Amino acid sequence: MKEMIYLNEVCLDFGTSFSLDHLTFQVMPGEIFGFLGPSGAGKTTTMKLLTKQLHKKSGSIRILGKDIEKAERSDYDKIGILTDTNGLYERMSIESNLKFFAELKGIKEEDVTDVLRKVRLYDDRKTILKKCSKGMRQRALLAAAVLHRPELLFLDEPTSGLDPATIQEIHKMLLDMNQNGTTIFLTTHNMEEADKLCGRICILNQGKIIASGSPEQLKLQFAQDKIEVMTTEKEKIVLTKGPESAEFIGRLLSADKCLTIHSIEPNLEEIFLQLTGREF
Ligand SMILES: Nc1ncnc2c1ncn2[C@@H]1O[C@H](COP(=O)(O)OP(=O)(O)OP(=O)(O)O)[C@@H](O)[C@H]1O
Repeated sequence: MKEMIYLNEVCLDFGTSFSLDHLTFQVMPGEIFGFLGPSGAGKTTTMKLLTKQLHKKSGSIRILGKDIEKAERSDYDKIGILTDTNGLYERMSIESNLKFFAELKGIKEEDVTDVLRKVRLYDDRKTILKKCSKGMRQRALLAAAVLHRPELLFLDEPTSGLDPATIQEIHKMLLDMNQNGTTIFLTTHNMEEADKLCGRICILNQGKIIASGSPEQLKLQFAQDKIEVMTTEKEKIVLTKGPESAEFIGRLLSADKCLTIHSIEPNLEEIFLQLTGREF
């Protein structure tokens, strides 16, 4: 199976103190891949490399199985990009904006109706863009990014600054699109979002990948040596793994006084803190 995205030892610098440092990772078809990191880590820069808005200094990049240098317009027609700078026209309605895009790309009008329903903007389709709420605008941008049914979708901070209900809605849409075969490359600051959506993630810090794997793998890798026991009297007891704790739990169990036992797993934010000593 060909990789949708392949980077090997990719470097880039701007002649400043920031550089992308030997990035290596792959995204396989059907994945939702999370590219996480704090502000300034290099997430957008990497996405710009992948969408040919910037050029690498060294290393190799393949996109949809093709060397990026050889990727043509027809390859990029299979890709959708959502950034905060997508050019929609403020004075046009959501629907007119999408119809305009559709005409440019030779897409049927029915597909505009389809996508408006998919992003739940059909009833608001006549709203002028400048009158849209932030959440509506983001859904309109998402509609424009997926109108041509891309195989690979790049999302740069798709839910940044949105309210929790809209975030939930967008998450559901992304999961639906992914179930229908779209591979998603997602950059986010939001650890909870990555945990919920992504099968695999990379954590980037100062231009370097500092951890990668599935959220579950990372949580296990950074799991603490602790177990939390809740007694039938609703008392929470935190124990360190070992024979003494096993004995203690054994006694609770035989006395029928143990309600729950959980291993304490870090969340992705805590993993980042452990790795860098910095808050995300
Ligand atoms: N064209 C450029 N010229 C010089 N420096 C740049 C350029 N583009 C980005 N940078 C710098 O590269 C670093 C990484 O920026 P980038 O936008 O990729 O980070 P990010 O992880 O996407 O951050 P955020 O989450 O805030 O969007 C920053 O220090 C930024 O100032």
